[in-house]
Amino acid sequence: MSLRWQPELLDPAMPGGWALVHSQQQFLFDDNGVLFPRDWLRRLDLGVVSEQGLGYFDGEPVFLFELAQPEDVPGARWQCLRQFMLQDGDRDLFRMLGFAAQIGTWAHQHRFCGSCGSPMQQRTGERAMHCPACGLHQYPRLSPSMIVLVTRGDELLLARSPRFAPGVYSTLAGFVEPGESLEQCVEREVREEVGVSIRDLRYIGSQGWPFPHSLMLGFHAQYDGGEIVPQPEEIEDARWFSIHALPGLPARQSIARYLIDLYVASRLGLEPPALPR
Ligand SMILES: NC(=O)C1=CN([C@@H]2O[C@H](COP(=O)(O)OP(=O)(O)OC[C@H]3O[C@@H](n4cnc5c(N)ncnc54)[C@H](O)[C@@H]3O)[C@@H](O)[C@H]2O)C=CC1
Ligand SMILES: [Mg+2]
Ligand SMILES: [Zn+2]
Repeated sequence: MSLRWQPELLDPAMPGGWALVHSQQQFLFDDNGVLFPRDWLRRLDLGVVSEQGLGYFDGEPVFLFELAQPEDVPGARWQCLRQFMLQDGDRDLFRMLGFAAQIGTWAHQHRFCGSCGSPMQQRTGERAMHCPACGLHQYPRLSPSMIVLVTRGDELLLARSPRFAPGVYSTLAGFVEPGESLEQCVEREVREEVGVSIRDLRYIGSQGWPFPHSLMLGFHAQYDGGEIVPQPEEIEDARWFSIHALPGLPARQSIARYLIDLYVASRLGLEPPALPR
């Protein structure tokens, strides 16, 4: 793995450094990019709800200014995290922004104790919020989610959600529920979303996914039985596609795409793709 981006718990009391400005899954940027001199940003008097020390980019300390809402800054604009991902450029930059978005959103949403309502404080020495009144600790939130490619020989079961870009089909995904194993989650989600049963579930790999705080656990599975019945509202359409006639597919940086490309490569005897990180 590359070393350009290294997350680390930095003390915001440390002087200088660079800062990202984040609000509602968007980052401020200008012609020089997303990193601004932190002391310069301080003088703008933005509505900062949390400041976090994030880590090192190219060896330079990086902090985060989390704003209550996107504000106008002369000479700068706001862009969605998803747009930065789709630009297909710098993976390390996207990993840093994905991390920053998750930490910023979490800090913003845990300013008050969910148990007693008192203002929370940032802990020193670990990335956590702490309630001085009742002692509650809150750590950054992660939601395990499974993602699975269901196959039948040279055919892939792909589906589209009404949220997808026109013509794009993808693998099935869903959040793990309390008390369930990953295997049970995969079987349940496949049954709920397309109504078929699966067998020979095989774990392939994982990917942190900052939309909004998922840890994707990726599988391949073989079709076992049943007719496709798309889940109303969630699944607009689902069908079998031949590996020789695939529809529009998800972004290259997604594990969804990797699960598809990996299977197609194995059927065609091609070099396997690399898992996006
Ligand atoms: N990296 C990748 O290749 C892909 C990642 N994903 C991610 O997988 C995750 C799950 O996929 P979906 O099909 O949307 O899930 P899903 O099939 O479980 O349905 C989403 C719905 O589940 C409910 N839900 C249950 N638990 C939730 C939780 N912990 N957080 C938020 N909503 C929860 C909400 O009502 C939400 O609208 C999402 O975060 C999505 O961004 C999905 C597809 C591809
Ligand atoms: Mg789903
Ligand atoms: Zn409390």
